[in-house]
Amino acid sequence: MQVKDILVSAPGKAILHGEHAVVHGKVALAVSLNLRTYLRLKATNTGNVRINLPNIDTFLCWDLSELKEGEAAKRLDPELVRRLHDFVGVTNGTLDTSTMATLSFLYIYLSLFGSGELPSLTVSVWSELPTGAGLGSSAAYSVCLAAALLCASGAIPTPLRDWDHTARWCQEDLELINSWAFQGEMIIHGNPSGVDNAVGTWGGMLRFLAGKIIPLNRVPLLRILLTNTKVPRSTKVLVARVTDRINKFPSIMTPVLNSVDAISGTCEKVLSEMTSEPITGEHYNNLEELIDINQHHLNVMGVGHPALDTLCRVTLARGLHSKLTGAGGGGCGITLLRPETDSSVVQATVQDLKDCGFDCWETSIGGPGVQQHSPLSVKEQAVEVLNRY
Ligand SMILES: Nc1ncnc2c1ncn2[C@@H]1O[C@H](COP(=O)(O)OP(=O)(O)OP(=O)(O)O)[C@@H](O)[C@H]1O
Ligand SMILES: C[C@@](O)(CCO)CC(=O)[O-]
Ligand SMILES: [Mg+2]
Repeated sequence: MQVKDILVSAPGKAILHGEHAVVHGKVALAVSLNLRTYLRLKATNTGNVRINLPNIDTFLCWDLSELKEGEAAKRLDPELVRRLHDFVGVTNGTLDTSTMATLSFLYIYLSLFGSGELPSLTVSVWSELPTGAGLGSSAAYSVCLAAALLCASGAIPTPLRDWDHTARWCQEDLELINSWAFQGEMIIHGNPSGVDNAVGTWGGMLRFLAGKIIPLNRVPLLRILLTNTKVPRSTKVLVARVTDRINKFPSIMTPVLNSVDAISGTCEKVLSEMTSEPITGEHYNNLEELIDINQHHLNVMGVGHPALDTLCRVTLARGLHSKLTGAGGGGCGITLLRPETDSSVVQATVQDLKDCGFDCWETSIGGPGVQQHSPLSVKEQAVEVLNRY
């Protein structure tokens, strides 16, 4: 079976409020970043399937005859997951970076093509996002896999016309991409809420509650500083840790989750006010207070880290407020910059954070969701890396 070549990308995300609580049915507010993951799928006639994942130093190839056929299942198929665990040699159930990425690729590939002839192809992925640092790298990866493999299987069309540089899919196709990306996330995260793959699919800012996605179109432009503490962590482990704590102390943790829910609601209200009335210092004071309160709650949930405490302390010394974003336990934090925050203050803060050994950069938010690209519309660095394979 011959498939069409395709180049796609999907954005990472920052969660403003609601990480972890969203796994337990509370609201999360999340926004896409202008940092993306790029995937190129190339048809081959070598009779094998190859994946090149340079960010995680994973380069694998299987002969088509080695791959057992799976069935296109609507829900995560535990039998296929179990067979894939055996196939890639998972023994004690713990998955390393490379195994998780491999399993989610094989799962989607075999589910989509398993009922027919398996196509010979090479998939190469490169990302601007730090891997496993809270910026939704797993979701951007899963969304790219889902979009490219769904196109290759013919389940959705390739939207790019000859004259386009980039193109997106219709709502129905995006929903299909999102649902397959969610299955990829289930392999990587264990018990994802689906907020990360929703942002990777639709982009922009959205409110997420129990699988329901509401795009927030009226939001002010926010300036955000992203800091990567570079402390490695696994979302799967952290999500399980919070769940254990909730099960152990339900009467203590339930009010915390309810409070986070109220923080998301209050933040949404402040953001909406900021688009309908003149923005005042009071709006920013409120946003900052919400950030501080939520960071305390996240510590109570058990997903803080001394490096994140350092981030909050160092930025507060410059009058700026920070919280972890994503699963925590290390990884990344966000710092809100006020419109009047002078660039000299931002520069001094960035330097302070770099002196702590962190990576730090001011980023814009609200990048588009998953899209198909012509090769000309992709950043030079991405083309350069993907062309190596
Ligand atoms: N560029 C990539 N290439 C291959 N695999 C990737 C890539 N980016 C992420 N992954 C997969 O996703 C895993 C990281 O997922 P994890 O959910 O722990 O972190 P995250 O998505 O960056 O953070 P968060 O879920 O808190 O936003 C990696 O171990 C790897 O399996
Ligand atoms: C920690 C978490 O809430 C966000 C990870 O970005 C997990 C999830 O929602 O799947
Ligand atoms: Mg993730």
